[in-house]
Amino acid sequence: MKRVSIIGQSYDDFLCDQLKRREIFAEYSAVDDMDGFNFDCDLLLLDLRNYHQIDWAQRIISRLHKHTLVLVLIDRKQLKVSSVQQLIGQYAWDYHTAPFEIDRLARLMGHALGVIRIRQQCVTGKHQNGCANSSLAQTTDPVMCSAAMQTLAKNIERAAPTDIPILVRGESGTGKELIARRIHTQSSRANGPFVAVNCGSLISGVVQSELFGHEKGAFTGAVNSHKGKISQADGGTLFLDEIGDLPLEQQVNLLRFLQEGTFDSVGGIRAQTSDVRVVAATHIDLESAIDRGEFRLDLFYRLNGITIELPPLRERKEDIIQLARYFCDKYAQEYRVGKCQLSKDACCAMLKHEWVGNVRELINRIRRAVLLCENGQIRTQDLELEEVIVQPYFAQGLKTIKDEVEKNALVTAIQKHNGKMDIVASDLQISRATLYRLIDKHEICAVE
Ligand SMILES: Nc1ncnc2c1ncn2[C@@H]1O[C@H](COP(=O)(O)OP(=O)(O)OP(=O)(O)O)[C@@H](O)[C@H]1O
Repeated sequence: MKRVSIIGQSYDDFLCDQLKRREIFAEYSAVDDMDGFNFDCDLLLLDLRNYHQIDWAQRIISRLHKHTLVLVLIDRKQLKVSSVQQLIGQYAWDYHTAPFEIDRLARLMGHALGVIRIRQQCVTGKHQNGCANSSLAQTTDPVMCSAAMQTLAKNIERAAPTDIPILVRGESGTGKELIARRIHTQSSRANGPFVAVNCGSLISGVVQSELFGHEKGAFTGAVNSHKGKISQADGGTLFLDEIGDLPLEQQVNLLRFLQEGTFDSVGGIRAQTSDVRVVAATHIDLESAIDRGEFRLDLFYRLNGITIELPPLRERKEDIIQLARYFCDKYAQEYRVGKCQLSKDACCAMLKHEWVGNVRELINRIRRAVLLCENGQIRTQDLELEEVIVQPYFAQGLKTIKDEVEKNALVTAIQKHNGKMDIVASDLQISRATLYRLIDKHEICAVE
């Protein structure tokens, strides 16, 4: 996401809103309140309309990064003013005269952003050459706040340095690939490649060639030899996602590779080897697939050195708010919309929601809400979630009701005071020792 700034007389709602609708997210600064202005922006729109003294504009431009593109927005009559002409002639990438047409301005800004993208690609292209594992550079550290995920993190820490095959299980969107990447980065193979294969999206007919490679001339269209994923992962980790979708005939070949360490490329005459650690993942019930004769039992045992079971998001409620905050900050920064906060109602609605699409669903709802919310406050409707209507507790015992109320009070107070335990304890009128005991009892993730 490119950083776009606007400097003008005072916050221009209409301009920012119209640009936002066209997916240009700009940060606005008023000329006489430049504290915190980011001089490192990619594109600066200088709104000079109605200004006669523009010395300040030159002072700002002189502090900008040398790659920042400057667009100037002016009144037509200003074009005749020599200081304005000088400013445009010396520093501006382009200018736009008012009364402005928002579509024309947005097109101009879009064009400028395109130029910036091309420039940046030229620069980063130089650095990326030779980076064997660039996909890992995008890896985020998983949020693992709940007790269940903390235990899981410990298990990963123990298993990662060994070469034992790991089977990661969990519903779709729970973060299986992220966990596989974490296993890789914590292993002794971290400097080797991490190669991910989605077995469900391999086109039938080329599965064998995709996994094991092929030789030149092996079939019509094989004009060059091709290294399969197993060879590409040599010295690193091979992540086999949706392993339950691997066709039966390829399961035999994979099993042979796992047992004997050798495989044949399509059209190859000599068995090949590759030093890989295999991490597989599935969201289906492999045991039922075995019963139906769709998955080989012997392959299941080979892949399942250790099982890591990722709980669905609805079963680790402590992670929900942490994840939501994490993605709120991430997208607010990426879209340059200023700070975004979750309202209490939104938090309650998130804690009640089922999250059938797990973290992936949460990301989608938060990303949309960050863009659509007003005044940086995300409400339940921005997340398109159901308002929580307090249900009568008819069917519950008194102990359950007490526990639930106690836990909610703790979570709310901890959130309200940003985890400052002395204030939380005093707000709830309990000692710190009692507070910590209750935090443990309810398995609340609270970082001071
Ligand atoms: N604990 C987490 N912390 C931060 N991001 C997460 C976490 N878990 C998942 N994500 C993010 O959620 C998205 C979905 O995760 P991922 O692709 O790893 O899920 P998956 O279980 O492999 O899904 P599928 O079964 O559909 O392939 C990704 O963008 C991932 O980065």
